[in-house]
Amino acid sequence: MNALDIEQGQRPVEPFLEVEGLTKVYGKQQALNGVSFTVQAGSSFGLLGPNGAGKSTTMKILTGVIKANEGSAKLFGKDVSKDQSVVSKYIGYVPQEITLYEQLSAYDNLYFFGQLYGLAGQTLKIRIHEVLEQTGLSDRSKDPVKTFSGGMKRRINIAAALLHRPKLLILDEPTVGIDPQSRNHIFDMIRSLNQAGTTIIYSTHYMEEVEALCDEIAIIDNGLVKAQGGLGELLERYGRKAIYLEIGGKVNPPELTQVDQVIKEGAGWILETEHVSEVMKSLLLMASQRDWDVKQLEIVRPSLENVFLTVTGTALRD
Ligand SMILES: Nc1ncnc2c1ncn2[C@@H]1O[C@H](COP(=O)(O)OP(=O)(O)OP(=O)(O)O)[C@@H](O)[C@H]1O
Repeated sequence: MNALDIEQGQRPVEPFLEVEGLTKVYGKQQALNGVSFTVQAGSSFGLLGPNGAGKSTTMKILTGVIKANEGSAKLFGKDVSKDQSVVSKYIGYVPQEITLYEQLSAYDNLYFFGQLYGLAGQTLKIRIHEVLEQTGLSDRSKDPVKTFSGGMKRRINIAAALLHRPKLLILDEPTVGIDPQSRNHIFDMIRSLNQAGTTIIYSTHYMEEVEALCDEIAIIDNGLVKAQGGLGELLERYGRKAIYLEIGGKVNPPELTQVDQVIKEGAGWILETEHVSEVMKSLLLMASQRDWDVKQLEIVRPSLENVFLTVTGTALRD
């Protein structure tokens, strides 16, 4: 707390979840190299990274499934590896692999998982009814899970993680391999849970998912968080500022001192610059003076894709 806070009687905002320097080695494989990030209460936090970046390992550590070699994860200031009750009380975890009893009905699966969370009797029955409503599967509650599509199984999986009303819901790539209808349903569910106050951590390798769902994004690669911020902040800080120019005929790319780099792309060039409007003016002038046959001249909008490229040095491909 600084002097100003004390003077004004304000309390500093404590992070809801604070992850500091997590490392994890599996045999000879270094999966995490010092993962750090913070999550504020009520946010919808996206962990974006390619396959093998360390997302699942991070989530397993947060939920106490495995232990880190070094570092800590603190929820409400309590270390999750030392206080398992914090995890079981406040966290709902939807792992990457769907874990359900195929022969049992959706209702019976939820009954089983509810008991694991310490719920029983009428309270459990009411909660099962509520989470089935939330996931849109009330009418299938008596059917065995083996008759469900992948997307429906995933929804039951999420329902199970919601039974004890967690304050933090952690979802590990929940839309991989599911149908668009279930995907939209899951998105709507996550949005309404978040609006009702549940903090979300959502891992994915799909950029459009974090763009659609998350107000805070951490980019993870090679077991390290390379950048964290809101989408606007990341675009501003790391997004490529550039102009795309395509000229008909055999013309060399224009040389302008304010252009940092010229990259061939398609039939034209990407001109990277911090001075977009000045460079645009110069290009328009050159176009008329040199009588260019301009096919395309436009500002390149910064995207999460080029943020990823700037931050990690590689493209994030599906
Ligand atoms: N049980 C394990 N034994 C050995 N290596 C593992 C194990 N689990 C993960 N790894 C390795 O650790 C690294 C990080 O894996 P992790 O599953 O955390 O990444 P991820 O970002 O979740 O990717 P994915 O989407 O493919 O699951 C990878 O190189 C992976 O092969």
